[in-house]
Amino acid sequence: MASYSVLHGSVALITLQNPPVNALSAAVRAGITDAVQRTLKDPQVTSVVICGQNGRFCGGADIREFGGSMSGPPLVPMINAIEAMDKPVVAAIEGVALGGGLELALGCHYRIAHRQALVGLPEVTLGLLPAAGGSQRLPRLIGLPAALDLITTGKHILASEALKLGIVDQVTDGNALNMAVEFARRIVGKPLDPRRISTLPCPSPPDVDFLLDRVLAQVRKRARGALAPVACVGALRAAVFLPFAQGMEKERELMGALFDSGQARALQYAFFSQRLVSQLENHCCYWARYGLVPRHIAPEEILERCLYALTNEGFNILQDGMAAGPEDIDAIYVFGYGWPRHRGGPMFHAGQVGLARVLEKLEHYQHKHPDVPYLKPSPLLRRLVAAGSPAVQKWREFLNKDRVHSQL
Ligand SMILES: CC/C=C\C=C\CC(=O)SCCNC(=O)CCNC(=O)[C@H](O)C(C)(C)COP(=O)(O)OP(=O)(O)OC[C@H]1O[C@@H](n2cnc3c(N)ncnc32)[C@H](O)[C@@H]1OP(=O)(O)O
Repeated sequence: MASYSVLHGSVALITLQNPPVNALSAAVRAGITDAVQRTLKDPQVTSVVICGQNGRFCGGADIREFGGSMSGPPLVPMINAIEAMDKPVVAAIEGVALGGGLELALGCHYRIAHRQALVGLPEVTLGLLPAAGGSQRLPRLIGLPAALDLITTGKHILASEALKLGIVDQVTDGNALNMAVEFARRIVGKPLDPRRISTLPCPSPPDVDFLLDRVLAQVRKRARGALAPVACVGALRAAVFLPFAQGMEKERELMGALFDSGQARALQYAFFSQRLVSQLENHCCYWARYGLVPRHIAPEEILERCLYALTNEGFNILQDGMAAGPEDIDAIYVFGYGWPRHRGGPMFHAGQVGLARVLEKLEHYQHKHPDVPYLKPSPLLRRLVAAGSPAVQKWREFLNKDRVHSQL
C-alpha cells in the first residue's frame, strides 16, 4: 500500500509501504493511484513528494507477481498520470530506485537522492526490458549512449554518478526526504513542461545509426543467445526515431515477447534461488553453533566436480554406444547448451586439459566422495589414458565395436 499525508499544510507526501524493498505490488500501485487523486482534489496541496518507507525508495515491480495474472492499476498509466500533474512532484530517493522504481522516479518532475542510493534499470538481468517507460524516458533525459550502457547491462550506479549523468537533480549526504520536501515547497509555480521527460527530444549523436548497429553487434556477442539485451537495443532505437507514444507501443510489444519467454522465467527463478541459497548460508552459521561446521568448497573444486563429472558422462555415453564419437557430444553441447564454441565442447576440452589430469581429478574426488557415482572414472577414459591420451580425433579407434546401444 501507500500512505498519504500533508506536510506544512501544502506538501502531499506519498509513502510506498511494502517491506522489505517497497516493490510496486498491486496494493502499492493502487495506493499511489488513490493518493495521486487525493492530491489533485486537495486545493491546499501545491506540491507532492513521493518516497519509500524505511529509507528505501523502491526496488521495482514486484517480481513475485510476474508468475500469476496481474491485477490492480497498471504501472504505465499511473506513471504517465504523475508526469501530467500540474503540481510539481519530487521523488525522494533513499536506498534504491531500481527498475519500475526508477521508472516511477522518471515520471516525477524532480529527483532528489541520498548520495549512497543506488539507481538503475536492471530488468535485463531478469530477462526483461524497462517497460514502464524507462526505455523511452531515460534516453530522453541522459542521451542515447549513456542510456544504452545502463539499460543493456542493467548495472546499478550510485546517486553521485547518476547526478553526473543527469538522472537525479540533487544529491545529499543528509536526509533526502527532508531535502525533497523543502525543495518541493520552493519550486511551486515554476513551469513544469520542461520537466516532463516524455515531451523532450531524445539527444543522440549524428552517427546514431552507426552507434546503434555497433552496440547491437556488441550486445549480441555478449548476450550469447539471451533475448533481453537485444530487445533493449530495439526499444532504445524506438526512443530515438519515434515519438514518445509510438516508442511506448514498441516498448510494450518488445516486452510482450520477453515476458512469457522461458528465458525471463529462468532468470527470475535464478534471482529467487540465489537469495534462497544465501538464506541457507545464514542457516549454516546457525548450524555451526551446534557443531555442524560447513565445509569450505573452493570455486576450483565446484568447477572441476561439475566439469569433469560432465566429461566423464560423455566417456560413458561413448562407451555405451549412445553417441558415435566425441564430435557428436561436443556438437550437442555447443549448439544445444551454449558451450562456448571457442572451447570446442566438453570432450575436446578434456583433451586440451589432458586426459591424465581429468582421470587424476576424478579419482581424487571419487576417493573423497565414494557415494557419488558420477565421479567414478569411465573405463573408456582409463583405456585412453593407458594408451597415451590420443588426440580426440583418434578416440573412435578405442570404442568397442560391439558397444551396447542400450538406449537406442
Ligand atoms: C508493464 C511492466 C512494467 C514494468 C516492469 C518493471 C520491471 C521491474 O521493475 S523488474 C524489477 C526490477 N528490480 C530489480 O531487479 C531489483 C531486484 N532486487 C535487488 O536487486 C535487491 O533485492 C535490492 C533491491 C538491491 C536489495 O538488495 P538486498 O538488500 O541485498 O536484499 P535482497 O536479499 O536482495 O532482497 C530482500 C528481499 O526482497 C525481495 N525482493 C527484492 N526485490 C524485489 C522485487 N523487485 N520484487 C519482489 N521481491 C523483491 C527479495 O527476494 C528478498 O526477499 P526474501 O523473501 O528475503 O528472499
